[in-house]
Amino acid sequence: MKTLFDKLYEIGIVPVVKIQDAAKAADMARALQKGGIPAAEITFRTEQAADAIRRIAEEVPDICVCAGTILTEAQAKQAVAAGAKAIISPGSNPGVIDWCLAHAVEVIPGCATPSEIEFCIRKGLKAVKLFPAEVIGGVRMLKALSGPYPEMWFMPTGGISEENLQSYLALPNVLCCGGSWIVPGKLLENGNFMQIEVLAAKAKARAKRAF
Ligand SMILES: O=C[C@H](O)COP(=O)(O)O
Ligand SMILES: CC(=O)C(=O)O
Repeated sequence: MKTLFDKLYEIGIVPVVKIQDAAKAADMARALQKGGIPAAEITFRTEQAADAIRRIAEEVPDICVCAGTILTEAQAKQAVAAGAKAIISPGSNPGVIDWCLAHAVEVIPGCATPSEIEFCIRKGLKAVKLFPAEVIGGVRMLKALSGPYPEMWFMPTGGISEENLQSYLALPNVLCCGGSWIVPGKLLENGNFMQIEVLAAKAKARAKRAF
């Protein structure tokens, strides 16, 4: 059976979503799926995040629905109860990581430095998020990090777009890329799912691994 990481690797892109109205979550997920990206990171930056995750998990179960911007154990618990398949954070928060490990929940913490990566390696984690990727060195940083940490998978997020996506996916240590450009807030607010599908399909067409 495929693991979550196998699926994320195959999909290549995880749209980062800030959702104000959970009633739009399932249609958004269907649009992403139709566009070829059956994944989403629903960020806990709005009150509606847990409800949105629950609706996606129930109505579009084939989607890899993850929770993002998880800053506390309580949020992690709420996200998992709603159906999140992984917990993603902007930083390496020991409380959140330990809660996930204790409950056998996949966790992808954010790292911006070698010390944070080593902290996550010590915790036994196989994948971390490189955040904010473009600001801290992007592709050049990932190449540099592959020397000391050849086993670590990275999920670069922050500043990724249709233009630079391929340069990230060409790196052998990139699990998948995260980014908000596929689900812009305005399109989601307006219920423009067709355009979200178009953006997903355009991104998917560029998500070629080139080793
Ligand atoms: O906070 C940023 C999001 O996690 C993703 O970054 P982005 O908007 O540059 O794609
Ligand atoms: C930075 C990010 O994607 C998160 O808030 O989890």
